[in-house]
Amino acid sequence: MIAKTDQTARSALNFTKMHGLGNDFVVFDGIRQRVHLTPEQIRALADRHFGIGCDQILLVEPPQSPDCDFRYRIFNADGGEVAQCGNGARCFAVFVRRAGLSDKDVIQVETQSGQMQLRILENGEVSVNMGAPRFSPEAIPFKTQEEGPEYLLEVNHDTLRLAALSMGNPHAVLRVPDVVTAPVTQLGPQIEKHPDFPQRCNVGFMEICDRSHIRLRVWERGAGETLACGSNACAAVVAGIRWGALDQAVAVDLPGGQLHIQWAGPGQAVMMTGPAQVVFDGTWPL
Ligand SMILES: N[C@@H](CCC[C@H](N)C(=O)O)C(=O)O
Repeated sequence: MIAKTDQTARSALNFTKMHGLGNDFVVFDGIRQRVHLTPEQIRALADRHFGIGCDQILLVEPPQSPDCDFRYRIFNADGGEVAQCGNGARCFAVFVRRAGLSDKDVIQVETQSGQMQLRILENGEVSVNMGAPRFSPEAIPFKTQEEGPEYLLEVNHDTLRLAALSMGNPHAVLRVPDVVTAPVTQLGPQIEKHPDFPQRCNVGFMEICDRSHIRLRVWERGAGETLACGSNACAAVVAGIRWGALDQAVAVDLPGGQLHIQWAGPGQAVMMTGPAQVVFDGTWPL
């Protein structure tokens, strides 16, 4: 007789694979099923050869605040929980509507870094109020004596000029002459882990084409180079506006497609608009 395995005793989680401009996610409904993943399980699930493969894992949970519809949790492929993900926010809105968890066009969510509003548009795209950028070195966090629109950072005996700011998560933005040849995979990890960014950072390499159009590649904290990063697109546009090089509405071309970003200036929220796609539904055995 073949010994009975313990398959029946095992549990499994339903998920949806999604992407926002090729920045890809595994999304779990943590309302209808209990989802508790260890950092090891997250790394296994995000692995592109032995797992499902993704840049981030998104988790829908009940809100803690009565003002919100959901709690929006985000985990990088390296297993770490983080406070913000712009492309993920658009996928989150489409996920909760498709799963029948909400019938609203405007969804209020809470994250580790505050509340966000997600608006599903008639054309199926999602517009996200990403909140106001923060520039104080403590908020980013970034080690510097004085706050400024630009900083000098020593990397490998070179001095780099960059912007540092928080979009709820930490970002560095460098201006480059050509995004295609920019040293994203060489400098990205060094800036991500630079000791002046004590919580590490996401690193954007921005080519300014004209006052309303940039090209951007991003080395993401905890995920490596991705095809798009919504929060870094916001950070790049804010940095470019502060440098006097960009207007208030900017089209951002990323390797995975285009985002539209608007920012009216200090104290104002950054608005990000773009698509969100479902790829497939599946079950992950635990
Ligand atoms: N892809 C995201 C950002 C995800 C989190 C980021 N890697 C971090 O560690 O802060 C986006 O679209 O914003």
